[in-house]
Amino acid sequence: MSTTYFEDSPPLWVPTNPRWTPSENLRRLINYKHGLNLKDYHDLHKYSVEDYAFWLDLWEYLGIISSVPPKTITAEGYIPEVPLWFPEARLNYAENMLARRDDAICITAGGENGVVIDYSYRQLRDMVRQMSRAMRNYGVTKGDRVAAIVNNTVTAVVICLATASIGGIFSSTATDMGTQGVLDRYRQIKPKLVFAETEVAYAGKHINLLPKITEVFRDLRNFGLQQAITLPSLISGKEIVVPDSILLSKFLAKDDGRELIFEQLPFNQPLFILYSSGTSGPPKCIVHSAGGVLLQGKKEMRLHMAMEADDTYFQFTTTGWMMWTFMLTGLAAGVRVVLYDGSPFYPDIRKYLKFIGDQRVTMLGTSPRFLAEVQGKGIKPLELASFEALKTMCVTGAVLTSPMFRWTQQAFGEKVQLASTSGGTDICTGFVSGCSSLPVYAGEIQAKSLGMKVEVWDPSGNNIEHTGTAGELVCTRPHPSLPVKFWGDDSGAKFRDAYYSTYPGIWRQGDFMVINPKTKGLMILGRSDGVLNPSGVRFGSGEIYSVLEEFTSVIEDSLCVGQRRAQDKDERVLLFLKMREGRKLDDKLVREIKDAIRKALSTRHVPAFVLQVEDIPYTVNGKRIEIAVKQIVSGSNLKPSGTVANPESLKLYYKYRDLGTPEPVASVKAKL
Ligand SMILES: CC(=O)CC(=O)O
Repeated sequence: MSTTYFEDSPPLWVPTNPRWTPSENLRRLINYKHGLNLKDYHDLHKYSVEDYAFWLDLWEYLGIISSVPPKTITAEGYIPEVPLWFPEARLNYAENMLARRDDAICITAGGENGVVIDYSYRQLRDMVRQMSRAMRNYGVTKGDRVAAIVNNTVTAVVICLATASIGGIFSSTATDMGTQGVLDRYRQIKPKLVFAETEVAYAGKHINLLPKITEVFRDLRNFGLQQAITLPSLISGKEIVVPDSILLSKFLAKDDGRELIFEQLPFNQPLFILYSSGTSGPPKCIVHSAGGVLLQGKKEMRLHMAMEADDTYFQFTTTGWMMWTFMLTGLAAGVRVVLYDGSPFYPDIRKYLKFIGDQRVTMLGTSPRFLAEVQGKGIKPLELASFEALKTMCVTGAVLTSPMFRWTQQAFGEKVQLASTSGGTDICTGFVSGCSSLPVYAGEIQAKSLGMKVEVWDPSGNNIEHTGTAGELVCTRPHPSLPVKFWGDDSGAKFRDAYYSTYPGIWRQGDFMVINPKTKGLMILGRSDGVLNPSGVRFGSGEIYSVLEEFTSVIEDSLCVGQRRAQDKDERVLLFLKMREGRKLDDKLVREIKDAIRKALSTRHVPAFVLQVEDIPYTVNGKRIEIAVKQIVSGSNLKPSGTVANPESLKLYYKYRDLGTPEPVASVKAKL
């Protein structure tokens, strides 16, 4: 059965000057340099994935700062799938972030408490210098891990860049991560230093972190921790003494006043450790290289999001999501980065939107979940602020469905380019992204990112991208931000198993995707492990969520999973709905939802059961947890990991293992 994923409708947005965009400039430069005749973005992309020389072109175009320039592009790596990039080059990530030394504002720090503070490049550099000197005097050297349990503040940025200046490896978790979640991560990477907040505010509540961090510090002493450092309260500004640790002021007193030194390191020098969001079992510790994060991040900023030195980038993220590390690289592009500490919903989502407008943000990084919340509350952003500076919205974290594209376009203004993006923690960048010289079509991500050889494969490993059929997102060629390795997996066995086992030697991302043969736009339809497969019809949960957007005034959230129990011959689809306050799911609404799905998709997409639940499980990074629920309703028992933001919610799903046979719905039967 074939499904039509694409609307044959005019673009939502077209570039005003498609020939004078950064990617067009790069295309012309490459034509000139190599005597080529690349005609458009698609030709440029083809070149970028066929010739590794592209990465050298990009290095030059982006003005990457290095003490030893690159010569050879790749050499043999520790496993065949992961080459060593630019082996001769020497550089420092932090030096690239702090290239500007003037009084221009590079960071604006705001938050739910309403306090806004600007920091110039000069100030930031001095803060990093002081922190870096103190770290060195506490014995931090190349390769040491520095971990943090911190909010999204300038202090977090300073700790990160100071670590990078020395060649240390930085890893952070948000302060809402539970003790076990923090320990599951930091016991594995054995940090030499740990920085932690002591008191924070979220959604107006004061949160005392002392019990958690005391336990974490005590435990990590058995895993190589040499010094724990506590940060002043983010509520009162007061320093709080915690056993077995020192205050930040005491730590910084070790600054000897000497200059900031940027260690000159190989491109592949580990910079960040991020964590897989597995919802059971210990997280995988994904090590990313300084050069890979820098080159890919700056590419996204400058070429895909078309940001320039006068731009302002606001990304809503905690320090535990890869988007935080991605956002930091904005500094290398010379943009002003706006940090936000706290809940967007407190004291009021309107105030938050107004803050973004008032800051004259030019690139807003947000998620479909946030947009759905704004829509569901009936808020009209343009009535709160003009958003006249806003040029681009980078939307990621989940599928941005077609109705949501339309709503967002109308809600933030027709001149805004909606750059839906997908990639993730595993590559610390995007596989598919925005492009300021191509139109935006509702529901479609504009283009494959430069240098990323993305294809759609069927289960037998055939490339089906030109057929308009959905399949696995694969990346058939290495790129510089492949993880260096998983921490503690020196043979690479776990690493290969995670990405290269389905199609030997080929990276499988785990996303279910389709490409529009006409526009070349891309649609992610959900996680491929969560693909729904009733009666052999494969489709993504995103298709169902897209239909539910008609119902946002009554439905707050939803989760769609397949159920396949030992006793079942076939898989069936369960749709769970969390209703808005005061609303109840009744038979009439169930019928309306099923009808809407049948009409928009097909009879075979209609869920066997539509059920009301109290809560939908999410990861700490705001992603719906489908796989764990699928396993629970299919009969497995799960012990949630620290990655689940609301672990209690998983318990709500055990009772659905015993669902009987669904009522036959007359119209469903008739159409089958
Ligand atoms: C770029 C991304 O893909 C971010 C995410 O969803 O984790």
